[in-house]
Amino acid sequence: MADIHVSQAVAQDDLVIPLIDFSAFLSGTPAQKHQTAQAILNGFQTAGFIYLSNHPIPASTISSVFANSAKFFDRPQAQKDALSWYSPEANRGYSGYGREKVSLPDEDKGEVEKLRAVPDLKESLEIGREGEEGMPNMWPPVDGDDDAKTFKEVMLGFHDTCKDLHMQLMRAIALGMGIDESWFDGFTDGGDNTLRLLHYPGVSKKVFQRADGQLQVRAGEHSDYGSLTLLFQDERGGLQVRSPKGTFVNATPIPGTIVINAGDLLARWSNDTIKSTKHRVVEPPPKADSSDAETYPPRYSVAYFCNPNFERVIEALPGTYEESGKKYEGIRSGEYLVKRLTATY
Ligand SMILES: O=C(O)CCC(=O)C(=O)O
Ligand SMILES: [Fe+2]
Repeated sequence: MADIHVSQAVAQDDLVIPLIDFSAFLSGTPAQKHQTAQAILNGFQTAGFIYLSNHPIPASTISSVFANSAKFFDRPQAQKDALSWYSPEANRGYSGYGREKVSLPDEDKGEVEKLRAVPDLKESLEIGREGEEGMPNMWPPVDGDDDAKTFKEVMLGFHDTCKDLHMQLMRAIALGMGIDESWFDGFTDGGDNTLRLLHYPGVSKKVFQRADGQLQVRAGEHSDYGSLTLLFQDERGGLQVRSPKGTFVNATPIPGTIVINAGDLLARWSNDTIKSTKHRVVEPPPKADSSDAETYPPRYSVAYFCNPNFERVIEALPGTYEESGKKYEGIRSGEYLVKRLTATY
């Protein structure tokens, strides 16, 4: 057997997140491609998360996205507030501190009120597919503002780049499932995806030691809604993934990798053979918090939320229901997402 490169990025409390070399899928032999596809699918079926190395997105592209994101969040608050997130249907625009509230699947509704008591310490900008009728992206005005022009160019370019990676990853999942490699192409070519820039501001360490005993977090426990999320994180740390034992395990940043997780709609689509695993962002782990400083430094991350084309109906994939039956009714992708977002904001 031709060997491929799979190691363990995280292994704790029965949570094993594989680190997978994607180059063997893109340019390996047919056997290597197949094994890589199986490793990717297996990661989503067991942990719900993978780390991807040797992916096709250049490091310089990612640096530029982070640099432009930081510049955006540096803008005066009034400028950002003028770009406010305006509807679940559009899911575009800026959310200030405390605006978005996480939403959990129906069975966990009782948890929501508890989580809402403590707002997240983050701000974000959501950027959708450009040119969607009646759903404009909320760009800082470009007239006479070169930074704003660059920002728009860089983010639109990145949107397309990530869309391509989503298509490749869904091809890997198809191949891993033993269905035609191009099976998902007609579900991923629309690019109905959302690029979310995230800024967790630097805060006093005291903020995390609440007198009322409530857990203060940077982003509350949640699962993502769509098919896959591509997560680019800086070196700060703080992302945690829930293990099968119910503990939260650090998903430590590994330079050059993308953390990819399956969302609720992909879990549903796979008749729950793929897992959408809960995760959250807390303060950086002790060793990374640079000494006895009074504050934790800011953290930046970039999440690209992928969705099946909004007009497509999502129902159990071939090979996932023949024995157990279909657990869910078909639902249109866009309808599912709007329902989830409506409960979130
Ligand atoms: O910032 C992160 O690392 C995670 C963000 C996240 O999970 C989300 O926005 O859904
Ligand atoms: Fe998330």
